[in-house]
Amino acid sequence: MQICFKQFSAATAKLTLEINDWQIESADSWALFSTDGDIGAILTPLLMSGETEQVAELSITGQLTKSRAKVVEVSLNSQQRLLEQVLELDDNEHIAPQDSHVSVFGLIFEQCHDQNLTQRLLTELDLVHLQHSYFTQLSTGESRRLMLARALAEGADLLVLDDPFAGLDVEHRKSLALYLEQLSRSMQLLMIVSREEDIPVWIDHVGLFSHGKLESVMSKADWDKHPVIAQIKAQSQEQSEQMMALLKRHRHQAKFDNPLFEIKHGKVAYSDKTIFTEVNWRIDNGQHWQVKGPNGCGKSTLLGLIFGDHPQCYSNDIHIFGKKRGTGETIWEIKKNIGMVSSALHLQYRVNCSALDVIVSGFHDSIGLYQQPTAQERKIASEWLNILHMSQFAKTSFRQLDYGQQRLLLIARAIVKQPTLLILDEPYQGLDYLGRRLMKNTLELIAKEHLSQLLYVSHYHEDSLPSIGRYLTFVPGEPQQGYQAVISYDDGFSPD
Ligand SMILES: Nc1ncnc2c1ncn2[C@@H]1O[C@H](COP(=O)(O)OP(=O)(O)OP(=O)(O)O)[C@@H](O)[C@H]1O
Repeated sequence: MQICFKQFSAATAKLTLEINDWQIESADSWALFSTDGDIGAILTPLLMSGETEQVAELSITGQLTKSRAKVVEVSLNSQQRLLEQVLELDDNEHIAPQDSHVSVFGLIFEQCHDQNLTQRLLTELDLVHLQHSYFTQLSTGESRRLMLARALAEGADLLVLDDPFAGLDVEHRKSLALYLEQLSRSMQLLMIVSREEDIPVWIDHVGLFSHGKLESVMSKADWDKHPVIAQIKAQSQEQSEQMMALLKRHRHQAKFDNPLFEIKHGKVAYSDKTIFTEVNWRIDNGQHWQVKGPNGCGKSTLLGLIFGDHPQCYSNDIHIFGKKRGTGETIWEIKKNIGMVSSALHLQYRVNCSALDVIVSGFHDSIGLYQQPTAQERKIASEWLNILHMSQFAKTSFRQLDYGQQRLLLIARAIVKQPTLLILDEPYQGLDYLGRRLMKNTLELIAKEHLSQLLYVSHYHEDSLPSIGRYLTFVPGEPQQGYQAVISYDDGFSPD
């Protein structure tokens, strides 16, 4: 697909895309790196729209010409839209969950109506073992692979991949990179990425965007020498220190005796498979942990047992904040002392409250805000918005913000009350480069100063936090036992 932008600008209430002069040749694959701002949220609908069609909610000036072609996207936004559709079907039409159209197989098949192609994509994207699972049961990495399979089943001349590696474990990232390389020989690809290492070597050109403006285009070789990364590192460090100062000004933390959490012989199994067994894990004051393992091994499930929203938390031997689970404590007593960021929570946060109220809701452990906040809570939340450079969105509805802005608010919501346990399950998903650096620096400072105990999940080595030296790693066991948990420590960390 040939695409040409001239003196072009498109704006939503939140972001402007500005491109003076950019020509994409139909044979070329591009990677777009955005230092800040979700350019995919504007660019993707523009590329997908028909020749003369205007994109709703965008005010456009300048010229965009495109040759006729089919454009298909894979993005966190499209994943969110699919989830909404699936949930709406479940809510409104009382369709039994066993109906094939919500199974992994059905969701791919409905795009192509071709059994052979569906089977091939299931194999190529390592989804065969999940073909009968329902979309809402999939782990983060599994859902990402399903979204790509659906896009490929649909067939495209140009495939727009917005953050395609987010949520994938190391092995799946490697195999996806190889897969995309092969795909790029038969299909034009445009990837929007927020991590330097996600730009594949085979990409032809890189476009660098800053604040939604195309700053420069360059070859992959020139990109590797570009100084932009060093500049951003300095900026994010400064913002993180402001956040830390804010946290220290309003310092608060509940104190509990050790252990804060303990699970003995932990097990989660469904009728058709066992996820993990024999998990023995104890978290004490002052400890920060990273939970590791491949997609689908049960990391989010285990964290869900701590947070109290997994149905099997009652069938397990769990002590949390000095009480045994199932002895009369309420879920709210537990949640009061936990801050949580995860893809599942992000998907659940489907309410229309304002950006400011999202942060305030962290004090009340609610999705949305149903209690009158105190003046102090509003003040602290405003200060957070200010540091995040989001004060102008204080009254904007959460759902009108783009995915990355929503994610920043949800991280602030988790941190704001300085919980005893801060659960960060792939917290950076959807964040741009600057947002990720900012939050990573902040989390490291929180860990270092022991404002909270961190429980952290990320598939990227570059996300490691120096203050986390304890690991629970899931490794495959016998099929009937599922994954097994191995506890380990960095050199220099004492196992207490
Ligand atoms: N109700 C259910 N029935 C059957 N399997 C389920 C159900 N709910 C979740 N699963 C499966 O449990 C496994 C563990 O999911 P979980 O989200 O904990 O994985 P994860 O380690 O966090 O993965 P990722 O790295 O992709 O985020 C997945 O294979 C998922 O498909």
